[in-house]
Amino acid sequence: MTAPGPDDGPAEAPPRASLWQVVGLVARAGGPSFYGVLATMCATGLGLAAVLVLGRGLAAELARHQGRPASLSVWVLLAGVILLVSVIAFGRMVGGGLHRLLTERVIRWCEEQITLLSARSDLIEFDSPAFHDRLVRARRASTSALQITLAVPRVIASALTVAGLVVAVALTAPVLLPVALLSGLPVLLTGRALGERLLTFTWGHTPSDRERQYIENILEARDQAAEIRVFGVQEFLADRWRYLYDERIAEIAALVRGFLRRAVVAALGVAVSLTVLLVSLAWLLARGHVDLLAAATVGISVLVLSNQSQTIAANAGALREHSGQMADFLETMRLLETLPGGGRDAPAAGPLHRLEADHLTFRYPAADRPALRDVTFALDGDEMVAIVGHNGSGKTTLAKLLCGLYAAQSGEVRWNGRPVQGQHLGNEIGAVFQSFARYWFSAADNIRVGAAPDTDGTDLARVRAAAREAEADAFIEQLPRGYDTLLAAELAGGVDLSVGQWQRLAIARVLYRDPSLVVLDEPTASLDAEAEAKMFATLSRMRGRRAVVVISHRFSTVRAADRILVLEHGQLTEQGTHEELMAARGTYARMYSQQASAYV
Ligand SMILES: Nc1ncnc2c1ncn2[C@@H]1O[C@H](COP(=O)(O)OP(=O)(O)OP(=O)(O)O)[C@@H](O)[C@H]1O
Repeated sequence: MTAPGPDDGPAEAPPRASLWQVVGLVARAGGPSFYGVLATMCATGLGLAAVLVLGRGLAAELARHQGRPASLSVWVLLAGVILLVSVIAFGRMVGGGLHRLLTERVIRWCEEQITLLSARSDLIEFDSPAFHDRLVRARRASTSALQITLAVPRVIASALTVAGLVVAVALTAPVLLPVALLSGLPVLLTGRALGERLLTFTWGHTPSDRERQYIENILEARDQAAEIRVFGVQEFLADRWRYLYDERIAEIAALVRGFLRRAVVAALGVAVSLTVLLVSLAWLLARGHVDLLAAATVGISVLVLSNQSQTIAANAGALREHSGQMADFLETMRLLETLPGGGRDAPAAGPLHRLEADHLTFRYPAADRPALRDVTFALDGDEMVAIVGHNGSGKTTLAKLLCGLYAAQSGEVRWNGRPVQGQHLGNEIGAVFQSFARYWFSAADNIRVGAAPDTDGTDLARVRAAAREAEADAFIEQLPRGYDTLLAAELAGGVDLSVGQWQRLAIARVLYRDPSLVVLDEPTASLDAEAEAKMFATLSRMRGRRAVVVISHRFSTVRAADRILVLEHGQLTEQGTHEELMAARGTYARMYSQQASAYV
């Protein structure tokens, strides 16, 4: 059985999260800056309502003192209004700065969760479309968190302003209050419905967005740039990108069009409620239930109130959409908590004495047939085993299982008698796969990466020794800054290596680590004849000191092994020394003879 992964399949519908959960998450990520933003927003929201109340008092005082010198109370009220307006302006500026800080903190926090998820997930997850969809959705969540951090304080500030205005209206003409509050309702309902539909749309569109992102990535990648140009694939890719984006926009346009009718109805609702309000106010004024000043205050308050309720409504739509994204993100975080910290919590494995593959059967999640069937063999800690077989016979898959990177559906790999997957192999294992890593680090760091460097001052000497053994020292010395040269043409001051030179560097990385199991998948594929001969000598030196598993199509490398395993369609069909397998005249002998005859 495979271990349950972060994702067992695509979720059918976007999840839901309460606003409190989302706000709690933003508060946790933003720390003090969240509360600072909140405080400035509240202060400005309340300040606006206070300005209105003071303004009304000021107008009343001025009316009372018509033609006479202003009393002290007029000056105090005037000073109060000026002070409040200045404080609001100051609060807005401080709030802007704090908001920027909050944004950075929230994005950093979200990105950290995504980085940890990619770093800690099992290798098998990278074959799951649902896992990649989740990563894309999680990356969107930082934008959503941002939108929420914009919307929540706005809603709170508007709500506080509304509260202030409600008090002002309630004190002057309470009978108008229900209609004033209801005027925002149609827009609120419409805004939320739009948010809901946009959320469902974005959710369902993730695979298509991922394809678009893939095209962007390969068009920007240096590795593929030459081939894409030789084959003239640029326009084809650009067309596909345009198609995917235009399809997205067309779908959103259809969604918005379908929405216009509701928007018209909502706007009519606002117009009707405002008309009712203003007509009622005029009636109250005509009947003498309110004076002119009170009517003016209520009129202005009602208009501002309606405007603020619409702000709340519009933001509520955005909040619905983005809180859905954040709910998904909360789920991702829960998954993250279930993942072990890169296997480091497991007990450390000791040096390898015996590696056993016991009846291994393994099928990739998307495949209909197993890549390996009932494979059994054992390897001693000082043995060198070569794996051969046609393309697609399962060699790389077997190597990954031996490294504990995949769990077999049945059978298991045992390291010194215990399941390899329950142990932290650390420096006991080193591998070079066909798609080996080319880090944007210095040459020295490319060699020492992943292993703890020596702190006794001998580290660079060890790096050089590993490079010498892998035939990499000479070309590294010739780089512009030797071992300190940055190996990335995409970065300022960086240079690139040839594929064969990169491969030698990857081998040096393994030698620096000095593991007790070395796995080499096509280690000589990109080496020239001289380097291959030297590599052959290095492999011979390695045997006896550690276990070596080498996968190769080059029989000059293979025949040096203590034992050769032949894989055919995922099954182990032959094993023995070169001489034994040649004598058996089976698949190995045929493959060897075919390659040998090619050189005659
Ligand atoms: N991620 C994957 N999902 C589904 N099938 C896969 C995946 N990776 C490999 N396979 C299939 O598993 C089988 C074994 O692949 P594997 O890479 O182990 O072969 P190999 O012997 O190393 O081939 P080569 O000599 O070309 O490197 C192949 O049929 C391949 O198509």
